[in-house]
Amino acid sequence: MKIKQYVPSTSNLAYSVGVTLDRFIKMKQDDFPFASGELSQLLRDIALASKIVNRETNRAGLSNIGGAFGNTNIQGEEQQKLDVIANIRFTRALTKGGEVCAVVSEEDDEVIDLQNKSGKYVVAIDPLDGSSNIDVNISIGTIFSIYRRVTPIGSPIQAEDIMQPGSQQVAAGYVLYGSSTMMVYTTGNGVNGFTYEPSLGEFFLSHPNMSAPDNGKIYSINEGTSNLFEPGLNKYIETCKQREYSARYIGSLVADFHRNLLKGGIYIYPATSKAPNGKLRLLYEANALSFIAEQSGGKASDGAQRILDILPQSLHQRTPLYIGSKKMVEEVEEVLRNYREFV
Ligand SMILES: O=P(O)(O)OC[C@H]1O[C@](O)(COP(=O)(O)O)[C@@H](O)[C@@H]1O
Ligand SMILES: [Mg+2]
Ligand SMILES: [Mg+2]
Repeated sequence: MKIKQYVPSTSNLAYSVGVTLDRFIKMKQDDFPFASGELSQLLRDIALASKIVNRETNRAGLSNIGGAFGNTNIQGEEQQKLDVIANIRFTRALTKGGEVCAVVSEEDDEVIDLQNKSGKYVVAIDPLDGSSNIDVNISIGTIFSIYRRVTPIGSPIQAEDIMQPGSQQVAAGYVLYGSSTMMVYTTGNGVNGFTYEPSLGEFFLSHPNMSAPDNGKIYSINEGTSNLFEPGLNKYIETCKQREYSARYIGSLVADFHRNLLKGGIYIYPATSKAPNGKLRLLYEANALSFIAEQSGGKASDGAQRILDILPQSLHQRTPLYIGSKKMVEEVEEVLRNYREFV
């Protein structure tokens, strides 16, 4: 019997499909010989739920799951049917593996205790971000943060397990249901992006070691309420216009953030005189993206302080958000500081 050693083919008739998300997670876990594999499983659970939500999203126009659900959530916002569906899908996925003890969701008024005695992780999630864009077929997303609980495993969940500053996240990520579907995540050791291959049903590593440009020429803000902005912010926007930067605003935080992460830019959802804490939620929107921003070399601030240093006071707490390329966030912080000093 003749035996031939395997040599990987370089033929362009059959390109290698690359590294799957599952394999990548496993490779990263192997860097930590004492890792239990629970965080890896949790990330896989989230990826699986996102594939289901992706399927629902793709056929939303056909399956009568578009439009309003007929309810408002704790923030007084009208829930869309897909908000509710995505919330069920993700929460269900998080109960399955037994790694998660509690979930904070945009769509639930209270913390959900999953009754998993051995669960050591807490997840905060925006199951569907940008949901007002569903019915008009524009990119939407999912945002998640993962924390390790601080009280002993098996004991009742306490406020300190939930109200942790973003700097305590052990992992965070987002899924973008866009022209292609992507999952981007960090475990505190850089940021990697995976693109979904629908015919194979797998995410493949497509954006290894993502790095945010230090500076950029895109500013993303809903300027419709600029008469309610503080003077310093209007001054900064004026500067962007004088420099002929591009204004880009999708109205889905995940999509706006993702574009700026790749191309360089700043996303701003500011405080206004009517909404002094802005609109976006600290626990399940700002923290995850701020962790990713910092891990990719960018910056995230509420206009004066680092988002990840904010100690949450309530579950659905809002925060102003200035996030993206480091130099742009630093510049707007300085302009705001200078103007605030004179008020
Ligand atoms: O319409 P506005 O006020 O510009 O707000 C847009 C922002 O609101 C959000 O849609 C809020 O997210 P949800 O859809 O999860 O409530 C962000 O995605 C987006 O950046
Ligand atoms: Mg959102
Ligand atoms: Mg949402």
